[in-house]
Amino acid sequence: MDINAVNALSFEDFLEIFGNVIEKCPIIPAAIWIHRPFKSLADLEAHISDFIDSLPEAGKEGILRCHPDLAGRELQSGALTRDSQEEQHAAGFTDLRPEEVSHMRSLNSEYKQRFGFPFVICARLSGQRDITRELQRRLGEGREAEREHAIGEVKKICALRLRNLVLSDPPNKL
Ligand SMILES: NC(=O)NC1=NC(=O)NC1=O
Repeated sequence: MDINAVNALSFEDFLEIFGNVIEKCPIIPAAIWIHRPFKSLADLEAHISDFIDSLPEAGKEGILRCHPDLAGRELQSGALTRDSQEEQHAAGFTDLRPEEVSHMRSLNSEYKQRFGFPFVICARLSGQRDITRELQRRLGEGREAEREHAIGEVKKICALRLRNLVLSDPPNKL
């Protein structure tokens, strides 16, 4: 699907396709739809990024809280969105040993206790070992810096989800 096809979508179809580019935050694509026609995929991405940057701290932390923990309850109970399931699988979180799951659980809750929002990272860009190390490193950051860093990771997740949606040809296209 090219950017012209994206621009031709009705609001409903746009939301149907792009509603989860930011995990469980359809308000964000819903809000930026008004800016079409988008010049390019990068332009669409920039409008999403600008909208997120315009939010107050509470809004940014709300976005972070909409993200499921890595190797968390949603993964164990099969309650992840398809996007998150694929991302967590790609990073190796779907086949951890029990002791690795409980290690991630305690790191995630330590992080959440310290910052008040969950640890978020673009899982597709690193493997599970690097991510665990990165979580431990980021535990030492300040809250402000950590919120901005986490929002940066949300934008990376969004960029990969957008590419996956826009650049992948529909399967039935020869
Ligand atoms: N807490 C998280 O970082 N969650 C996730 N990162 C991803 O890339 N996919 C997720 O579900």
